[in-house]
Amino acid sequence: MDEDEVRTEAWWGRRAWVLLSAVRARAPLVQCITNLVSMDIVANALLAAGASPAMLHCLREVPDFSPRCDAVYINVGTLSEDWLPSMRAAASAGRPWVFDPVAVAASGFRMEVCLSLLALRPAVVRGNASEILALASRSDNSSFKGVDSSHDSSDALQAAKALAQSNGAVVAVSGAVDFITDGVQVVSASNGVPMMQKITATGCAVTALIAAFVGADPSDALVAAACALAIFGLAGEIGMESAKGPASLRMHLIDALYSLDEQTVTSRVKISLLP
Ligand SMILES: Nc1ncnc2c1ncn2[C@@H]1O[C@H](COP(=O)(O)OP(=O)(O)O)[C@@H](O)[C@H]1O
Ligand SMILES: Cc1ncsc1CCOP(=O)(O)O
Ligand SMILES: [Mg+2]
Repeated sequence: MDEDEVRTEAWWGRRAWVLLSAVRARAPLVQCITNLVSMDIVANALLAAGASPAMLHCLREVPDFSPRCDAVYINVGTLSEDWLPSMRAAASAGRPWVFDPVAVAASGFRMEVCLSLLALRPAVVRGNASEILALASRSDNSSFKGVDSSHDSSDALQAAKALAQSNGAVVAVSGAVDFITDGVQVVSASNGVPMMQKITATGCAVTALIAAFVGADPSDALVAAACALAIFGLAGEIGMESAKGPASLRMHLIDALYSLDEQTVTSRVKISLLP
């Protein structure tokens, strides 16, 4: 086996740095049709990482704009019937796209919408554990909460694998440990701090970062998703060194994302391929 094929933690650290550098060098254009709560942190996280965000959601603009993007990001957090045609059109524009099924179990309608978007073949689906469990089981029952998870990421690992197998997408479950799978391989990313759950839309922001990584290098969505999750978690760890609470963590996380250097990334990214 080629030395490069042995996916040690050091290999992942180098890949994470190469992909972050590709985002900085190429500034991938990411169309974000995302929820109203998340727009600010999504755009700022993408800019800090080196990508170029554009929050365009008018249906009339999709035919001109979406095909020009390096990646499309679709997030149903503040779902409205008005935006659905734009979501469907942007997802069908022929660009790699990444899906965040926020609160998929909140209603039968939201579940139906998410399943119909899933049929449009996202490259990556990223959700918290409750969202991935619900999506995989197609269940909108009331044991699921709203946008926050009531499960650990490990609870959703088998569901993530099943979803990836049935859908052909890479599926990422976030949490204390993030799991990323293509249905066969499973990778874990263990960066991050618990306080990230106390900032609204960090999940939305990391899904957008996955879209930026896929846009910069669409060749391997599993690697792109794992590296984006680890990089975002690492920015959270560094941000936490200066933060006093959620509001200052939000600021310091974005600053850390902007300032990450090679030594820090290669030595602190914690990704491994599970046996
Ligand atoms: N307990 C935790 N420890 C460390 N990082 C966490 C923890 N919970 C969530 N994260 C990180 O916070 C970000 C948002 O994940 P999560 O809270 O699961 O998504 P969502 O906001 O969609 O519910 C991810 O980068 C994830 O890795
Ligand atoms: C609070 C809220 N309500 C609708 S969307 C949203 C943001 C959800 O963000 P995240 O999924 O990253 O927690
Ligand atoms: Mg979420």
